[in-house]
Amino acid sequence: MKLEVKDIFKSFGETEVLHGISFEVESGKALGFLGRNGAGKTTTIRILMNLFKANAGEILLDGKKFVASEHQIGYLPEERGLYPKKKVLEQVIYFGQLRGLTKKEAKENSIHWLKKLGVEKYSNKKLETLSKGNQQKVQLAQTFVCNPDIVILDEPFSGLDPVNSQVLKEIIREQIREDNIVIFSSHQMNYIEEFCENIALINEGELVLKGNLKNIKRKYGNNRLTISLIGLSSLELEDLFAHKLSGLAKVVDNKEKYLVIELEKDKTKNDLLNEMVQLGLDIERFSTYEPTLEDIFVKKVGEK
Ligand SMILES: Nc1ncnc2c1ncn2[C@@H]1O[C@H](COP(=O)(O)OP(=O)(O)OP(=O)(O)O)[C@@H](O)[C@H]1O
Repeated sequence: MKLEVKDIFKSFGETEVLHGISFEVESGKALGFLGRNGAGKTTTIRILMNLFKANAGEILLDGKKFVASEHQIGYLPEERGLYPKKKVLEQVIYFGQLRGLTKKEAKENSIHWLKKLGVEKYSNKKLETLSKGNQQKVQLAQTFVCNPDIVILDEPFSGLDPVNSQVLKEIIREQIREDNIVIFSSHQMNYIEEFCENIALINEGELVLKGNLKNIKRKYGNNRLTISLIGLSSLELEDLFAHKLSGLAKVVDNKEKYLVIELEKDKTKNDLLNEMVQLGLDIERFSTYEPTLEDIFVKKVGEK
């Protein structure tokens, strides 16, 4: 399956908040949907879920108009929507039935997911009596109870301790392996790096970067190296690049333990290495630079 979000515009009153957002998600390849606070992620997801109407643009599934109500979508919203006073099992069953399951199916699935998430012992407790992390797990059970083929997760790890995070990681991997469409929105870049083959980054309602994460990293790492020397601090090394090595490369980041440098246009790694050897420098580290997603995020949308 391939879900295509095409040229979506959305205004609230006079204010346009989405100015033509486009991206694609293929089943089995999770999409990391990123952006700063207020960028427009939730609004886009709500349009996808048909909770908001777009002013223009379309959403297609395998080339045909996507109708949210015709699909089982597992949505974990940013603002959690459970009933504090209702019993845990009761409400997961209720959500299953809302998604079109029979009472029997809803009950079976609810028990299955509550067990899988390790909260079945709270089945007959009121939700409000559970800890924050356990409430989050009940919300996750509600997300998966309908056996979704489209899964949209907004900050799914929020409130989970490291052990529970592992449980959820395995569930997300399973969803991807089962060839579901998975959209994953988070400000925690390490999770995006772990699960998502592709990313879409939006800023102030516009798409600023999309594509295969590995390719994007390669492109951003192009012509960049990480370097450190034995017996020289990173500041002293910076000084070296400002003077003796200035025609070969420039410093783009000082990470304290090492520098990230960018080769000048007509220079190669070997040119720089030769020169450093000629200068008798004691090289500790000299390797190609792979930026983190966080580096790329900050570079693209950090300062405007
Ligand atoms: N119902 C609404 N009425 C008016 N403006 C809205 C409404 N919902 C969202 N907005 C505005 O649309 C813009 C995008 O908000 P949105 O919630 O989509 O951002 P986001 O990327 O999900 O942010 P965050 O990471 O903080 O959750 C913001 O300027 C927000 O104030």
